[in-house]
Amino acid sequence: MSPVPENCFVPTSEIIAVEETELNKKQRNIGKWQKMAKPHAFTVYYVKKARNHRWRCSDVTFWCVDEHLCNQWIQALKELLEMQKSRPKHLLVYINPYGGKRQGKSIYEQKVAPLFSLASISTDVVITEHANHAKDNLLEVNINKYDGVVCVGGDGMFSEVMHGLIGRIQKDSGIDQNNPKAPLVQCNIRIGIIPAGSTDCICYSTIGISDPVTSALHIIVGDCQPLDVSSVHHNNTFLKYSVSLLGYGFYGDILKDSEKKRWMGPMRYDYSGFKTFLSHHYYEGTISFQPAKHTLGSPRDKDSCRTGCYICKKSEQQLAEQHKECGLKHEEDEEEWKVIKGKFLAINAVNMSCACPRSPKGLSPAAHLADGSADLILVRKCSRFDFLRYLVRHTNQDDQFDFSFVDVYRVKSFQFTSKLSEDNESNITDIGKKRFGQFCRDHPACCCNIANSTWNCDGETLDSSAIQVRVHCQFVKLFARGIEENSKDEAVYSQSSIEQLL
Ligand SMILES: Nc1ncnc2c1ncn2[C@@H]1O[C@H](COP(=O)(O)OP(=O)(O)OP(=O)(O)O)[C@@H](O)[C@H]1O
Repeated sequence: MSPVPENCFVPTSEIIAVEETELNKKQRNIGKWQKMAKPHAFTVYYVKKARNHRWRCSDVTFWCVDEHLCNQWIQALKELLEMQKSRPKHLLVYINPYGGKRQGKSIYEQKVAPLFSLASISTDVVITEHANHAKDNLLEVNINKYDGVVCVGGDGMFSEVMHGLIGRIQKDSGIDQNNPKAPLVQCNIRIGIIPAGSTDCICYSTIGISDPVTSALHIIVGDCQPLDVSSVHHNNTFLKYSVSLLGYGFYGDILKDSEKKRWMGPMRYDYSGFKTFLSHHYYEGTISFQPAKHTLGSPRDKDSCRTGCYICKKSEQQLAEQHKECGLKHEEDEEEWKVIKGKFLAINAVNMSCACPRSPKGLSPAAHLADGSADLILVRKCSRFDFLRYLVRHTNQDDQFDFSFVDVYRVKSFQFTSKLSEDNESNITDIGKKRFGQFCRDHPACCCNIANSTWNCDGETLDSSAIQVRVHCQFVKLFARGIEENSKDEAVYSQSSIEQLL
């Protein structure tokens, strides 16, 4: 029998599978069972919760002399599992074989596929051959036959699959994604992320750990975590959807520089980060936003979004009521817009905390996964030393928003226009200024960059600096449950309670 701690129970929702156990001669000769003439046995595979949100598949075998009783137990437990209606039976899996350390295929084959097969989940697996393979495939595949789509890769691969799914659903519903005010149709088919990339921030922020086995088990038990999605437009052209970070200035410049150094591998982010920090560029522009009045939370809250989050539930209800009252008419336009002009080192809008192993609190520790808002963080012009202090606070317990040059707002939509585009629009043709040098000619020492920065949208660059962003509450669903509070303490399962089943 597998070693399991004392006094434990397993909720049926966390049983992975039940199987009749074939006993070999050696097994029959252990312990008290050796006296049994013909023992019968079955094995229960279940989720065992370890430290730091890590899940493992554990098992316990039950022995019994009565064959009929043993079969009755197997039957009863299988019926209980059948009643778990949220569990997927058939999945579509996309594997990026080149993501991260190029381990996607072996991670799936060695760690994930055996668990899916144990849980009787059938799969159609596509190994992608080029970028956008999964996205294009999702536009034509018979999506209705699947209970979920799984991507094996990093944040880029997740983004591709999400764009494919959302795009497919809008296409089927006749919605024009280029219209920034279009009432988009929610995506109810769940997405599972098996982390195998160089950045797995979305997996980490929705499960609490980047671990392929833990993610596979969340898929098997049929977890469901809704997630807000921001749509990004330039005038009447759809650019992208974002679920984690939309960053202009510092994070945009890092991404742009690191793209040129892909040959360096994941180290390129450190190199470009250091270089961008030293260059210390400011960007001038105007940001206007609509505060998220529907949500109870604030970015300065001490509590973080956790499994079954009350604020996310309440915000969703509040938004649903507002929509019911106003019908489909877009009352948002009439709501108050706040306008801020300035010089910014970084403009970051996050739909989730953006926690990762390097910054376990993330860019906005109190951001919610599904409250229909984004946290807009404005880092204004400051000294290099102050900016370094700000960055360091992402790695320790100090409040990163407690600086005079940092403002944070919870918003439901925002727009940004750089000074350069404003000047172009108002036909200011200071050709000399544009032609000579990137930097402000009037104040060469101020590091104010006349050129635009680039938007970093979940790790990909956007072509336009002037953008309009709208948050769509609980727009996609993941096979996840958010981060569990004290997951280890809640999960001290042990053997004797399992035995109480018998
Ligand atoms: N077969 C393929 N060949 C090349 N690119 C692919 C392939 N399959 C998927 N992609 C693209 O690779 C990009 C990065 O993938 P992924 O996120 O899995 O890896 P990553 O190592 O975390 O990414 P990055 O290199 O951007 O940090 C995705 O945007 C995806 O569109």
